[in-house]
Amino acid sequence: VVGGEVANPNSWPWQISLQYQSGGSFYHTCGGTLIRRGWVMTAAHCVDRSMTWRVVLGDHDIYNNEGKEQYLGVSQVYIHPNWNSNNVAGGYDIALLRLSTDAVLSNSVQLGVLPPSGQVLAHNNPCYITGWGRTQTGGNLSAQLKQAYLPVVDYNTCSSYGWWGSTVKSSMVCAGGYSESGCQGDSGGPLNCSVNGQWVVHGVTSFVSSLGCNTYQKPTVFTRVSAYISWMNGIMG
Ligand SMILES: CC(C)C[C@H](NC(=O)C(F)(F)F)C(=O)N[N@@+](C)(CC(=O)Nc1ccc(C(C)C)cc1)Cc1ccccc1
Repeated sequence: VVGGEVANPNSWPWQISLQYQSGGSFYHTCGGTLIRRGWVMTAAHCVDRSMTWRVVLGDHDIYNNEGKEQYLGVSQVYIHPNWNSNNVAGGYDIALLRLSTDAVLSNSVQLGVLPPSGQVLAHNNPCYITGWGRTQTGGNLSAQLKQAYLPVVDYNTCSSYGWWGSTVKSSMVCAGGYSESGCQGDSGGPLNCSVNGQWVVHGVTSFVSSLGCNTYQKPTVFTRVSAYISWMNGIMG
């Protein structure tokens, strides 16, 4: 996350850290959202190579154990069947992870609320991106979870000339595009939007401009969760 601030610990209790094993250690690579006690939603581009994954719940500082973390294995990865890693612009950048054991819910570990199928938010709807991704283009990951205010940019604006043009599809949500943005390592994490006074996870962080994470008029682009509700229900039952 470029800009914004460090979040209050566990104030986004559905945010998870997706980590891969290398040698004897695990490393943060993406964010995700706990959507059922046994299920995590993330980006397809995070899991389209097979690794040994683990999900960390209740985390704040990814480099220190502060006592509220739960470390769970991943028993199955379900990538959207239409995802094409050679065509990120095509959309479908969404995947579900079946956890090896169910999460234990607490003040620090809660389920994210998903939108109703088809819901599209208006321009400037208030949202926050959260994640441990790079804090500057080419910079380092953040040790502590960060948040940044990223208001919705409607499809009409986001797909116009000078913005993302036809790269952005209506199955995506744009947000930000000024000084704050997502960056590498935020992929797969939630776009948390305030709808009728409740936080709703409306986006899965998908891509930013290759020219730089916080590039003017290239808002962070998210998979629009409300376009995939029926697919997810079909998988999770
Ligand atoms: C793996 C790609 C497909 C998605 C990856 N996503 C992220 O980093 C995210 F924003 F989600 F946290 C990304 O943007 N990766 N970049 C490598 C940029 C990138 O690949 N962006 C991109 C943009 C558009 C498209 C398609 C839609 C034309 C593909 C990739 C990050 C970056 C940004 C600035 C400087 C250096 C690196």
